[in-house]
Amino acid sequence: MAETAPILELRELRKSFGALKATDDVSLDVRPGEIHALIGPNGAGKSTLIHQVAGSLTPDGGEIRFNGEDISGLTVAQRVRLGLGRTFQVSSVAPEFSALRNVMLSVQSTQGSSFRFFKPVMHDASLVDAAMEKLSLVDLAERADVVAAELSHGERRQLEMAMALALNPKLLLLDEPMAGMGPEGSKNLTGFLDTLRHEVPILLVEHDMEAVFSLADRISVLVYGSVIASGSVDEIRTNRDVREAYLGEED
Ligand SMILES: Nc1ncnc2c1ncn2[C@@H]1O[C@H](COP(=O)(O)OP(=O)(O)OP(=O)(O)O)[C@@H](O)[C@H]1O
Repeated sequence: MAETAPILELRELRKSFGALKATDDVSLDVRPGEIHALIGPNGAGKSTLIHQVAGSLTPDGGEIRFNGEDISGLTVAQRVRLGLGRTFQVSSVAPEFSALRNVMLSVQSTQGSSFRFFKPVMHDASLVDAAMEKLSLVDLAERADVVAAELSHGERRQLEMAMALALNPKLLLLDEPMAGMGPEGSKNLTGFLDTLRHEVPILLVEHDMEAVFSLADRISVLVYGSVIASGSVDEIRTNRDVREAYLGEED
């Protein structure tokens, strides 16, 4: 059977900060239907890599291919329009608006027709429906009318996810989505991501190993900017280099 073409492919990506090689010849890919997790110790270069894929940081060399196209020279906005989605660590939520309105603004931004400005946003049934669908997906429909500033930390992360999904991404970059979620929130989000992968493949940076091991189809381990191992959960769990360099487990 022919291999499915990757949706995202990094080829020999490089980025240095002075003498520090934060991304050292990294090649990896994400295929349709999968969660590819990127793990590694603090300072290994995970966020630096995500920023280069998203377009907020320019690589020194190498290639970023998305859907078969080299996107290395595109801006963040151009990449978003092509379907590269992400949730931001710095929140893009407007705190004074309701959860529903925040998602509606995301939906609206995909439609790009100026005549909509003449129609009050909250009365546009198609926008409301589309936004409610995304809020339901992330299990936040019951909180639709709550002002974003009053949502809990976990709920705000769910809202950010709904806003990212409203842009109809073909791939999601998730940088530590479990951070600050608490056990219940992490469990819910894990369940959600587990089903989401079939619609949207995910490149996942996450420190929560329980979540990574239960979700990832493949894992790449980054240490000092280099991928030291890449494979299935079992392959990574039993890889001697990984255990020594990162997991620090007994035996
Ligand atoms: N703008 C920058 N200027 C200089 N050095 C930087 C910059 N951004 C990151 N670094 C350095 O690059 C290395 C990789 O950092 P990065 O934040 O990508 O690691 P990380 O794996 O995401 O870490 P963490 O798990 O703690 O979030 C670190 O040594 C960091 O100090």
